Amino acid sequence: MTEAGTARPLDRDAQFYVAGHRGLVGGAIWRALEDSGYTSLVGRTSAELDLRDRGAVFDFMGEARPQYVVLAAAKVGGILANNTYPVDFLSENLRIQTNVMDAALECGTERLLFLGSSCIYPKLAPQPIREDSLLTGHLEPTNDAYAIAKIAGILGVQSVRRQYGLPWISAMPTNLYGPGDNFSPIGSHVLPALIRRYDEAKAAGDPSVTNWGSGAPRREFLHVDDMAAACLYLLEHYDGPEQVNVGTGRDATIKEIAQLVAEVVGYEGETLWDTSKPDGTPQKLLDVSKLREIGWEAQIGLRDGLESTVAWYREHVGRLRETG
Ligand SMILES: NC(=O)C1=CN([C@@H]2O[C@H](COP(=O)(O)OP(=O)(O)OC[C@H]3O[C@@H](n4cnc5c(N)ncnc54)[C@H](OP(=O)(O)O)[C@@H]3O)[C@@H](O)[C@H]2O)C=CC1
Ligand SMILES: C[C@H]1O[C@H](OP(=O)(O)OP(=O)(O)OC[C@H]2O[C@@H](n3cnc4c(=O)[nH]c(N)nc43)[C@H](O)[C@@H]2O)[C@@H](O)[C@@H](O)C1=O
Repeated sequence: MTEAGTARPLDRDAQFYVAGHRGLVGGAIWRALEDSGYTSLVGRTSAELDLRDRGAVFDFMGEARPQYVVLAAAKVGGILANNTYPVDFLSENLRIQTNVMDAALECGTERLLFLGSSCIYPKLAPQPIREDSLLTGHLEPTNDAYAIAKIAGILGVQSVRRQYGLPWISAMPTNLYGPGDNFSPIGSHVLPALIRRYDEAKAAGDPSVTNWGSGAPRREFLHVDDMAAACLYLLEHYDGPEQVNVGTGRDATIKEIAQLVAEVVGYEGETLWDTSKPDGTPQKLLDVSKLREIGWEAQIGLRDGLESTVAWYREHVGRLRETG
């Protein structure tokens, strides 16, 4: 692995394509770019441009010719969706990322940020998980297909750097949450699922709620506005082949997280656990010392982030984006 350097400053008026700009992460990155004065943002919904369609991607990119690309479009879901539809998670993600990267290469995109996920690391990686744990052990089976697609994406970025010398980079976020999340009861990640479950139980006066698994696994959560800020920071300051972990450096058990969500929502009933549902990997806590060395640290505490996300959920409950 060659040494990382410092990135060249970005041109705020250059064409900047955010793939997945209506998603949780892409939406937050779009807002952060606007707030930072980027003037030429380009986005397409999946209905307007299906990134699995290679010809359509090449046509679009050939016309837009973005100087910068953030690849935040992907088939995304929680533990159950990943475990139930591995073909979709592998095939769609491989196609989306390969099409976008190949087209970006052809149209001369100077900088591209690829978003992976902390599930790329081995199931039993030493905690906190360092970047160099990649490919040192077996993956967690509930999301191995998705993880392999993401690992291929990291290799895609490294290969472009090696073969063409372009300063493309990869970021590996921990579990994310925030406004614009997917609150589908089946397809979502744990935090939006818990917010919805506890809020509905409170409104209905239910005496108990049932969460998935044992509640023992440990997870780390980062607010998506922090994630967007980190992406921008990396694009503006980091130029290296190794993926960079993005997290808070703090984790908690799912039981503790559920307790916190119940408190924030104001639910006072009992919490039960359905152990027929998968736990997934026992702990996923990222080592974020590399990101700190580059100069960035998370700002939004979990309780504050949850309070604002619950407020957002309640305001948008009638018109949620739900998939899976
Ligand atoms: N959420 C999380 O906890 C984590 C997310 N990540 C990564 O961050 C990235 C973004 O995830 P997140 O924002 O949460 O996911 P979302 O599901 O919120 O958003 C995904 C976006 O991808 C777009 N998309 C999906 N399929 C296609 C397609 N075939 N053609 C065009 N666009 C498509 C969707 O577009 P549209 O809305 O128009 O349909 C959507 O905007 C992903 O790479 C994910 O792996 C990593 C770790 C954790
Ligand atoms: C971001 C990451 O997301 C996925 O991995 P995961 O970290 O296991 O994510 P999760 O948020 O779905 O679950 C976290 C924990 O929480 C428990 N849990 C309780 N109750 C609910 C619940 O109601 N829904 C969900 N989803 N989980 C629940 C659940 O049993 C598990 O122990 C990957 O597939 C992969 O795609 C990936 O990269």
